[in-house]
Amino acid sequence: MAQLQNLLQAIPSSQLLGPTNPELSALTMDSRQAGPGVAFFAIKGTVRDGHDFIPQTLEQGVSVVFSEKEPKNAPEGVTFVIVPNVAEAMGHVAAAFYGHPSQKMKLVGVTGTNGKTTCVTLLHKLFRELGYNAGLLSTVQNQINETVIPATHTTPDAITLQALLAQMVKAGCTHAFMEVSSHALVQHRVTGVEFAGAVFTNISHDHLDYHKTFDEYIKAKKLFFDNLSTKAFALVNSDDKRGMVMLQNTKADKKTYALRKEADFKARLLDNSIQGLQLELEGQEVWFKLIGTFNAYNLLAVYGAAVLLGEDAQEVLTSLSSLTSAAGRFDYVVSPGQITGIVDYAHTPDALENVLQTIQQIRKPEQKVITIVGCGGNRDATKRPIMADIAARLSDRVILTSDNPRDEDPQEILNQMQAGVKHTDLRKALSVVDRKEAIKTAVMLADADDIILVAGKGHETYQEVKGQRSPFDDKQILQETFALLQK
Ligand SMILES: CC(=O)N[C@H]1[C@@H](OP(=O)(O)OP(=O)(O)OC[C@H]2O[C@@H](n3ccc(=O)[nH]c3=O)[C@H](O)[C@@H]2O)O[C@H](CO)[C@@H](O)[C@@H]1O[C@H](C)C(=O)N[C@@H](C)C(=O)N[C@H](CCC(=O)O)C(=O)O
Ligand SMILES: Nc1ncnc2c1ncn2[C@@H]1O[C@H](COP(=O)(O)OP(=O)(O)OP(=O)(O)O)[C@@H](O)[C@H]1O
Ligand SMILES: N[C@H](CCC[C@H](N)C(=O)O)C(=O)O
Ligand SMILES: [Mg+2]
Repeated sequence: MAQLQNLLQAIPSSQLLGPTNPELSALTMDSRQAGPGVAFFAIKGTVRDGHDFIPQTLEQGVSVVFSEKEPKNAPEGVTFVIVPNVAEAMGHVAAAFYGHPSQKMKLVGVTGTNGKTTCVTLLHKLFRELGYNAGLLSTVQNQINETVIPATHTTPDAITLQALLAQMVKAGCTHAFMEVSSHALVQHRVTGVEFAGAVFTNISHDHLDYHKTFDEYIKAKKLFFDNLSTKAFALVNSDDKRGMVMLQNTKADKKTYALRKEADFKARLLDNSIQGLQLELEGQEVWFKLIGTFNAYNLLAVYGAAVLLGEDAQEVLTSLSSLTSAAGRFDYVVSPGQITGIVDYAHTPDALENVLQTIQQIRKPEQKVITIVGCGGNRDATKRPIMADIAARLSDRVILTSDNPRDEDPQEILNQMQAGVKHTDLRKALSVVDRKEAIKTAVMLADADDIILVAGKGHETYQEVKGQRSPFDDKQILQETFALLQK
């Protein structure tokens, strides 16, 4: 329960109509949840506008409406709070409603095109190993210590987020680690959240369907650093072209990590094989179980963040060296005939290129690489031809297939991908719309010792077609198909 006036203190400007201080028991941005004792936030979406649902909330007896427009005829007994930006106001109000949980623990946010899930998952595992109660908010799942709470978004909306953080505080968490997506930054999902630290991994082509231009996408990421407090740290990958841009206007303590450039946290790559990575870090040679150069960056980011949070460097290195990656990130299965199947969430050109480069580095010359890849529907279409080209260029065979087609025609997505395959690579490429058949085809084409990469869906356990999600698990299908080889 909270009184409206106590919640409004954090909002810079607002105009109030109706009762001045009603008692509130809940907040919502969904008209269907609105009723007595509830405040409804009318959010402008990309498809629908929450303002259109205000009449419905009034009929349901809502107590408070946050709106960007003055109502034409507001019923008596309902408070209207008029603000310039409802999403922004919702961030502040949600933080106050849940008692500012982020101020009661050390919360680190990770942003960047790739590596967010890997970094926050490693940070969470690390701090659990170090003996702390810790929370996690990630694409794969949310966690309070070892209790799993399913995730619907990479970064939840402000109300869900603050409620989860409050639950973490209640469970005694001293630390929490969360992914901060660019959508979340633009939509004010993290407004009102106080971060102890922020990490920038990298930026490359993705989500241009939403942000329209690369500049807008960079600006969205930079917002995160611009809003940090002087008490926080801002840790960026200075090998990335945009790393230093993120630090331009921040008040936080500026820190860098890098493999190539000089940096506050610097490592040298000594070995990169199917067994893992060997890095020289702090003058020591350390082995890690994660595979691929990109994971050297993730490990370095995690190491830097842990040290900046005040942990002992030696203890951090010892614990980190025993950790394994997040589900669906370079996950693998080996068939009876020694075919290696790798399941990876690479769903951007950059991630796909990284994973395939890594496979190229660690494979033996006689091993063929067969890649299965698709691109999601209702998402950035410009990445489709680029990803098909990368897959064909860096594999011996490629099977283009469906990812989550969502509302689009799967064949049309495949045609757009196919158009990116270079003339010289055409003989390597097949299109098979049905993802299960595509995986089977790859297994049929593989000889002993070959490597099959199934890219794009990683940990996902469903396939979404026209609003319907059916069970689908790349790793499980790979295992089942491998099992057929024995019969
Ligand atoms: C493109 C995008 O960001 N969409 C998000 C956006 O949806 P939208 O703008 O279309 O919202 P809408 O459905 O039109 O509704 C507008 C408002 O009306 C309300 N409404 C709607 C219907 C109704 O009957 N009553 C009602 O009150 C809705 O609750 C909402 O507040 O606002 C919604 C509420 O916050 C989000 O759930 C929705 O995420 C959709 C599901 C989504 O898929 N988002 C993805 C792209 C996303 O956010 N991804 C990032 C990670 C990306 C990455 O880095 O890989 C993430 O953080 O998860
Ligand atoms: N530091 C990195 N640089 C480039 N590629 C990476 C990096 N870390 C992971 N990847 C690749 O990107 C894929 C996605 O990694 P991860 O899930 O950690 O990223 P994410 O930023 O959380 O992605 P999403 O935006 O989908 O939540 C991995 O499967 C791997 O192929
Ligand atoms: N968080 C990303 C994940 C994409 C994963 C891919 N499998 C797809 O469905 O396009 C998104 O929603 O855009
Ligand atoms: Mg993620």
